[in-house]
Amino acid sequence: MKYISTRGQAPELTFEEAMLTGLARDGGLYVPAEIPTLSAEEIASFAGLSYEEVAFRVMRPFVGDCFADQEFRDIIGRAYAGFGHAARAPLKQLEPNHFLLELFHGPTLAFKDFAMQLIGQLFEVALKRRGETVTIVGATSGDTGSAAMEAFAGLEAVNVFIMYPHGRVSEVQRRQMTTPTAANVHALAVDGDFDDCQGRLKDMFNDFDFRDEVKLAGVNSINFARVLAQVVYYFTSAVALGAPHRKVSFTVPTGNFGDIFAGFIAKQMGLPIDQLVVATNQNDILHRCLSGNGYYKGETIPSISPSMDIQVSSNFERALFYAYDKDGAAVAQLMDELKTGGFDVSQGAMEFLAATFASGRASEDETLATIKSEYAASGELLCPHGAIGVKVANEHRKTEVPMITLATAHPAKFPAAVEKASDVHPPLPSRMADLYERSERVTRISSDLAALEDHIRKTIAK
Ligand SMILES: Cc1ncc(COP(=O)(O)O)c(C=O)c1O
Ligand SMILES: N[C@@H](CCOP(=O)(O)O)C(=O)O
Repeated sequence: MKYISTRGQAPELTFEEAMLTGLARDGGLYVPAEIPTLSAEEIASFAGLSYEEVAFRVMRPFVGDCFADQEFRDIIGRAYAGFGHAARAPLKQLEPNHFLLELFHGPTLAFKDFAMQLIGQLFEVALKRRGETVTIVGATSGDTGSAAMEAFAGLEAVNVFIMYPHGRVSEVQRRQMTTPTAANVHALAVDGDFDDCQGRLKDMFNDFDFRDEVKLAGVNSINFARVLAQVVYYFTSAVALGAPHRKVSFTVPTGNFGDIFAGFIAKQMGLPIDQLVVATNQNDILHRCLSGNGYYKGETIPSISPSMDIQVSSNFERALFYAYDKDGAAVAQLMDELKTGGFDVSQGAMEFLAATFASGRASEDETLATIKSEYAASGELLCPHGAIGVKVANEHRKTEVPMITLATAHPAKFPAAVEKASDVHPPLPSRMADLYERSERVTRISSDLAALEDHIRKTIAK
């Protein structure tokens, strides 16, 4: 299995090389040269298996011979052992044919744990075997950061720096990043928004001197291994509702397009998915684009769903790669145009996107109203991101096809918004009950590339 860049100008890599490389050296994102497929019989055989076994069978073809079967099984076993639910990703019924996929039972209470716990284990094994060390730099709008810190804390071969937008994450999210005590994880509060953080991260990858000097690695969804781990729960949930004998649909609260892109991969692999619905908050560039209005950046407006406050949606580049028939030069041209504001999508590519994804948005008031109404109707306390999913899912679902809405974070990560909507204060799990008493450690820093690189260099030299 080889991995190729969406911009067509970087070397082909193995799974392990792509995982440790992060951004391709032509600025693109790695994708598998061919997406492996599973037969209906293979998918049907997942019924009744553990989450870990399905994970092994879904991901195995992507990994090639980088990890031996037993080694890979052990890695998967360690990754999910710390989850707080035996099913790992349980389904809850909200209404007839509408289900919530709870993805917040991992150690940091968001769906990011599914991939981050796995790649923490994969990095550990791969780096040990190679005798290498790396510097991981990550950009977060709130959840990737704490998941990465949790997964890599204390790992000797790795230093982790997480850039988050100062003042634009929830207090729980901030404290999850500023209170870990492991000496190898570092929180950076950047003056700017998430797009600034992600932009600087890509700038660091494109600064080859810095990249090679610090041995830069990435654990954002830039890293295909992140997306791959998220493909698994599309299979487990769909099979639980009768796939492959029956089609299912998914609605996915979307920001950086990684989670919905994992759904796209699952569909390409053979999972019978009817609709893949993109749900955005008021930062709705993806909904505007999928409605045929081009991909044009606006100002990022802070919302009660801060993890989705994103305008430059990294993985949309991967979707465009397929929409443009894997034409790397065309994708590179679009990404150039994005630097100066945006681009129109060609008619052929738009037809592909419209046939593949549906979309919708939720305003702040609609998000709050959905938290309130869903709590009254089913007793399910949604986080604002999940509420956006439920609101948009209700606009798209068909009576004859089960709809699965992804609940991407635990409501306790966003207590202010949840309490405002429902009058219920969602408590943190007992293992995190003292989060507000722990002391914080964070560096406030500008979004200037040189300042960030200088800080990272000096910290790792200590
Ligand atoms: C809670 C939550 N929901 C939804 C999203 C959007 O996911 P993605 O960026 O993969 O589209 C994020 C951030 O990634 C998130 O943290
Ligand atoms: N919402 C994310 C943004 C980063 O997304 P990623 O999937 O590329 O890591 C966050 O919580 O940080």
